[in-house]
Amino acid sequence: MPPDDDEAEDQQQPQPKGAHALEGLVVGSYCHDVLLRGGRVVGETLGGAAAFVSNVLDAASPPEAAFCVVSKVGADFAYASAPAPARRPALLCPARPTTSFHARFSDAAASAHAPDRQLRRVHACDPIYPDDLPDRPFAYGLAVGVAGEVLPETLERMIRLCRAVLVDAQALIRAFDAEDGGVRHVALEGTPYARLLQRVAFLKASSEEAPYVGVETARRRCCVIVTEGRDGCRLYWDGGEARVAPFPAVQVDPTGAGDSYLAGFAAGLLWGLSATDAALLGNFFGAAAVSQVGVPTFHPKMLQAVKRILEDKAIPRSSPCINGAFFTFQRSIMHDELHASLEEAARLMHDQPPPATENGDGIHSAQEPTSGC
Ligand SMILES: Nc1ncnc2c1ncn2[C@@H]1O[C@H](COP(=O)(O)OP(=O)(O)OP(=O)(O)O)[C@@H](O)[C@H]1O
Ligand SMILES: O[C@H]1[C@H](O)[C@@H](O)[C@H](O)[C@@H](O)[C@H]1O
Repeated sequence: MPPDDDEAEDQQQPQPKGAHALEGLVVGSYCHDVLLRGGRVVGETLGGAAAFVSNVLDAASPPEAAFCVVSKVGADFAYASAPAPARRPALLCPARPTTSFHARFSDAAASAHAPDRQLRRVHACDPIYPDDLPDRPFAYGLAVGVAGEVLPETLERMIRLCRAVLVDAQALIRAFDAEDGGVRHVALEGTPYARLLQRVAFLKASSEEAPYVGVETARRRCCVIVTEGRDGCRLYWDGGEARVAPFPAVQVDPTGAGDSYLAGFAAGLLWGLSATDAALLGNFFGAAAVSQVGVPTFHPKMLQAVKRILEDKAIPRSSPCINGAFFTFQRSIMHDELHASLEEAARLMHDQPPPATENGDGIHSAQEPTSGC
């Protein structure tokens, strides 16, 4: 198919050079997450895919890979003075409250693919408009909205600015009940985002979202990743697919698993891994996310071990690999070895207990809202 005018323009875009040749653009708002069980509040945490994503990119990107976050919050934002990731300043919308979700957990033992929580959007901050994005080229972009804030025209602008865009399906297919904010999904094909898919590099969906994405149609336009909770994930591209094994985890809070997965995956690409190998890093950080409440804290020894593994295993990054033209999808010959080394590193996570307080509900309060609200 010949490129349309927009695509031709994209292909002529100047390549970022110098220290920030691997700079990324993360678009999606921070939010307040309230966790409920049996009608009782059992945790209040910083949320929003952008928060989980920046946490993992900070931890796992190659040293030369910087990124910036475009996020919106209201004057009530409770984590403005929290340490990373929210220290990356959000755009303040004084007239609107911070986006906020109530997540109601059921007591029933969740199967790997059953919805583990009922989500309700309680407040929505302003959308992120195309003009809110910095006007410069980026090596890659992550569209990680939670409440419909990444507008179609904003995604389109990301595609123009970034050499490769990775999208979380939750940014595209969520709809919100007008009465109670209940979150449901709509078919991607019926949304204005569908026509942009062929200019997206990777689209990630959870197994709950996958039927709304339409994997068989979408994989002809971009690589589709379906995350399967404790079973790991599968990648589908035009002409092939792969299953990628998970890492063991004791799940205390599933929130942010998909976000942490996507950032781990992007970091893997930045280190020069193939998509199927990078998915191991996605699974690794997804597993790390579910073992803590809210945005997880990683043990420094674990991170050192992960970086050593990546320095050792990843191919030299003389030219940025995160570039639509140069993705390789297949697993490499060192895939199993990489999994074994990361599994070893994951054990270091438990060298000392994470900074969380057990509250008897299987959900731990790792982060209290800080002052500054
Ligand atoms: N219980 C678990 N044990 C090990 N790994 C897990 C577990 N849950 C999630 N993961 C990892 O995290 C990835 C993403 O999880 P999942 O498929 O549940 O995403 P999600 O439903 O989008 O999460 P969320 O919406 O809560 O952010 C999985 O592919 C897997 O690698
Ligand atoms: O903080 C969480 C997280 O970002 C999840 O990925 C998203 O599904 C929820 O809506 C949000 O509250």
